[in-house]
Amino acid sequence: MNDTLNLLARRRSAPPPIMKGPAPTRDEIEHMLALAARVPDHGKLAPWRFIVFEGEARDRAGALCAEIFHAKEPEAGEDRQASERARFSRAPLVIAVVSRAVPHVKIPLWEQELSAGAVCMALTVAAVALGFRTAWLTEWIAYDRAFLTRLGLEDHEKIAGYIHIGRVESEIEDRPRPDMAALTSYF
Ligand SMILES: Cc1cc2nc3c(=O)[nH]c(=O)nc-3n(C[C@H](O)[C@H](O)[C@H](O)COP(=O)(O)O)c2cc1C
Repeated sequence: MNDTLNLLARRRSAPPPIMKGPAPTRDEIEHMLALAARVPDHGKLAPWRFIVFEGEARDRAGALCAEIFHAKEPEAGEDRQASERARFSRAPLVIAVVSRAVPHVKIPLWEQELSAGAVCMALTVAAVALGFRTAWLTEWIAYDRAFLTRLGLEDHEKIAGYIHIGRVESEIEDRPRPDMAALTSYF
């Protein structure tokens, strides 16, 4: 089977806690991002951007998670607080794909947002092709406006995904896949 078909047939997400380093190098990160940006994009608006969390930046982002989480849920226990602090350091690298779609005379918002989803998938495929495993996650940190503002997002910007990237040696069993016959019709 050719490499692309093989990758698509075998790709599985990996849980960030089992991801190990070494993290992608700067060259690998830039390579992945350049490939991720080669998605279909109606109107050539590039209605997305990236925020890279590598090295100690993951701890700073985690501290921010813990701070915002504590303000929302001051009663939460120390365990939960610690897991919020570790949220960005579970994987060796996290890349946020930010949708920066804005109303446009010709290009619907929906299409701009779909392009950001395509970026997440292209980034995932590029990372897997380079030998890494990934997890496309959102979680509360994708929707909490106070947190997003502290990350530097403008009010109209949204998180399409936090793509977690690392190395996993073990095979991960596949999950049940959709019943294609039930989902496909030929008009
Ligand atoms: C937009 C989006 C957000 C997601 N957010 C989460 C999440 O917050 N937590 C989670 O466990 N899985 C989340 N997932 C699902 C995983 O990325 C993954 O696709 C899923 O676990 C299925 O595994 P597979 O990628 O191996 O098919 C999300 C998927 C998408 C497309």
